Amino acid sequence: MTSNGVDTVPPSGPPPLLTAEQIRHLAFQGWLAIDLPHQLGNALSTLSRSADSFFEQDHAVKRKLYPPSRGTECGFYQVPGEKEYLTLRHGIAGELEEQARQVWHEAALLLHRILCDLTRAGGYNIYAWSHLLENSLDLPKDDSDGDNITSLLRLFRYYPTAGVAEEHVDIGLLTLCIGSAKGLQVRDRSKDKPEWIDAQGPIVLVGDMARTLMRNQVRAGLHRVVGNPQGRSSIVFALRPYLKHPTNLSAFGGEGLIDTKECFDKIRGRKFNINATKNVRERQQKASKKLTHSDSGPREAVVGHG
Ligand SMILES: O=C(O)CCC(=O)C(=O)O
Ligand SMILES: [Fe+2]
Repeated sequence: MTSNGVDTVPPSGPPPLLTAEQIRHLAFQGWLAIDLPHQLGNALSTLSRSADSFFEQDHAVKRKLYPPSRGTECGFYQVPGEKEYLTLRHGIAGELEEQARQVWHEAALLLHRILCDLTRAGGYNIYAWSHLLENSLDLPKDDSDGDNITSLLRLFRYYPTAGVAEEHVDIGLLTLCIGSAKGLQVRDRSKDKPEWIDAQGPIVLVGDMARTLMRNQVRAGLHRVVGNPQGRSSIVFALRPYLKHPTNLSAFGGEGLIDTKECFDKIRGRKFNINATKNVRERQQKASKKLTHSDSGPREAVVGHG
């Protein structure tokens, strides 16, 4: 306290969440099964009921309500024979948005705490993330800052048996995946020979941007979705970087100032879009042998294929 009574102690930031063992697991595997806080669990149950009603509607209605934009990055999108999904990146109107807003807020709180756990464990400042999370911890009201805000909430319907996602790592900071049934698999690296195992309950995945910023002190979580005879629903919240401000790598133990957007564009440009239609995925794969798998691809390559 100063003499005029004003508290000069900086706010303490999100409180620690994970145990040391959980942090080690997340850093080594790139994924972690996690118990959800009650409020988030409740918000997810409500949203998944509304998602059921949304997906029951005709495709034309769904597309009209949520016209696809930004390639596969916003709105309703169908991959014929495999899956359909609704990506929310902003919005105020409607029941679905209100429920999405609650899930977004609670999920972002959770993932922010986990990001801070990672930097704390590495001996870095928890505020290293602040500029990367600006305007991203709540569902944006509109798309006016949409070139900088890259986080998203996605509701998936995988069709019985054929609904899949090829193996990939996500491009952002951290992703939370909650599925209604088996299908999501993660790469278990604890054995001599890595193997695919079924995700048990909600999973947090490290994305390629977090891995890059943390200079490979955490691994990005390799995962895939395999077909399930009953089909599968999932809700995915991807906390991705806010692109407007440069990032000082010294906050993560590195050196120099980088253009956050350039860095993220490089990451997303290297990958092909696992949620695009089959022919687009194949074309993107062929276009460069160097492409690795991602949950988002070069924007131009997917425009016009929805
Ligand atoms: O549906 C899921 O649980 C995961 C989907 C996924 O990995 C993705 O879209 O990046
Ligand atoms: Fe993914």
